[in-house]
Amino acid sequence: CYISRPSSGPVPSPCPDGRTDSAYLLCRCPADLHACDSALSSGVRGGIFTLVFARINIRIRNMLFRSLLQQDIAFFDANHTGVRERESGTFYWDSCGRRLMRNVCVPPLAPSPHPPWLPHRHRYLLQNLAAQVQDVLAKANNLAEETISSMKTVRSFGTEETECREYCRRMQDVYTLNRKEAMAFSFFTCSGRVSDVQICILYYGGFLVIAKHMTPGNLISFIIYELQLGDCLENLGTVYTGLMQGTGAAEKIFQYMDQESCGTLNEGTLAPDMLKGEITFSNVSFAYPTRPHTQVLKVSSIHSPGEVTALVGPSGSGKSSCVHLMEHFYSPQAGEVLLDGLPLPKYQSQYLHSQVTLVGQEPVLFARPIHENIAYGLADCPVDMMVWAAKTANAHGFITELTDGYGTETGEKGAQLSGGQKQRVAIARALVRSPRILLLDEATSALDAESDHKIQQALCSIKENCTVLIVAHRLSTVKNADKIIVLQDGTVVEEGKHEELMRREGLYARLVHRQLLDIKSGGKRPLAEHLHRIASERAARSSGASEDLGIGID
Ligand SMILES: Nc1ncnc2c1ncn2[C@@H]1O[C@H](COP(=O)(O)OP(=O)(O)OP(=O)(O)O)[C@@H](O)[C@H]1O
Repeated sequence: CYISRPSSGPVPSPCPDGRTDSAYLLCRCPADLHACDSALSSGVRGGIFTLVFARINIRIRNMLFRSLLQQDIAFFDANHTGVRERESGTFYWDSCGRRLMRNVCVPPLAPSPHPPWLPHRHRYLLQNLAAQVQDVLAKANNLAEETISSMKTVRSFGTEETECREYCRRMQDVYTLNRKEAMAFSFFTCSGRVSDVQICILYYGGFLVIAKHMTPGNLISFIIYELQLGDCLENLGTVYTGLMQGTGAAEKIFQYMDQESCGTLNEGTLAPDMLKGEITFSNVSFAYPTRPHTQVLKVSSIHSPGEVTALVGPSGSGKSSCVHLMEHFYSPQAGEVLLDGLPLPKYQSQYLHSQVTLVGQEPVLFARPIHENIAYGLADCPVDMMVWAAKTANAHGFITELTDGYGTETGEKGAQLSGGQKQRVAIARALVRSPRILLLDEATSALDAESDHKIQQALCSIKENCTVLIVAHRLSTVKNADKIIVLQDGTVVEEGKHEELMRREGLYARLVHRQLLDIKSGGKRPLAEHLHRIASERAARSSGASEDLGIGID
């Protein structure tokens, strides 16, 4: 517009050379036409950009979430949950993308004002800084999430202040990096300004005006044009900086999206109508991916032929690890886990998990009504089926006593239910799917003896159609199992029925005797021993001060 406008005098009318381009039209009615065009185009542009970037944003988030859900369980062992913070990298793309699109539309008339080495160095620096910020932020976020979701533990240990200090420390780390980012940003933006170019234009333009090679009007028009162009270039600099920040943040996102699962997501195709429910461990050797050098299981054969099998053993002996392998959360380094004689990876993933259902040590309920928790993941679950599952899990009674019955909200992670109630809802959730194999990993540990007994009886009634594998410490839970497998340090040391194992007087018999002894002493024996030890230590330290203070073992 400025260039095509005559340098002085009124705008000729009509257009002398018959042009009707927008530049000339703008010269004719600069105020209203320009405003009209500008408002219209920026409105359309804003609308289109909003739509385009909302779509990109949603697409990236969907892809990221999908790829996260397809990762192996080992991935979640190794990575913190600060992913959401990292995900925010998409916002950089959003805002920078808009500005980039807006500013690249100016004609590239001026040479780049940046020294050639600068963009590369900056790109590296900014990407690096942004990636560091995302990592540190993720750590801070992780701490906040962990603390808030474990508020009872934090309160009971009185560690609120410690946690706050730790969070502040992590946020301080974020701030330190932010400061570096801000300095890099300022430096880059400042170095991108075109002040040197403006001085040259003024100097050379002035020279041309004095020499009458150019009119003052033309020079001013050119300077105004150049200012506008400079603005756009400056914006491009800002966009470039933002893009580099976004690239650093997006690196993690694309890394997650590109990450292939290590094979625990089944690509098999088997989905037979009938399963016998036989699980076999054949020469399995297993270490967790996060601790590849610590062998957790070395099992030459575990055979669970159906009915009820119990896995027992001291803490850390590998019982839950067996369950994890049966659910195909992890793959063994050597050997195979077979279902009905075929390796687990040969089965279709959805099929496998609909047939093999797990109730874990600390079952997690979702912040939804009870009926949605029971029917979790089932598109169409008949009410009578849900009630049957709840009755079998001995949950129907307490659910119907709640004011809203099956519609009662359970709160975040089931916080509005007791530990035992949560476990019973979780068992109902597993039963409602009519699994062929039910894995109960300490699934009734929070229940009183009577509730546990009722569930055991109910499980006996369904064992015709379902293989049940129980991991438990409580004698009453395992004693009636058709087969008991005893693990120690990741290997099977005994196998058989309760009476058989008791006669053998091995590890199982020792565990049972110890438990019976504890029951006789009402669970007080270990506590009394512990208190006695503490009192003796104190007495030794303060040479009789405990007597003065009246501290006694009783
Ligand atoms: N996700 C994991 N990553 C690394 N090591 C693990 C993981 N889970 C368990 N382990 C280790 O594997 C070993 C066996 O653990 P596992 O949970 O199978 O024992 P367990 O017999 O079920 O114990 P408990 O009776 O206390 O539940 C332990 O030494 C434990 O530290």
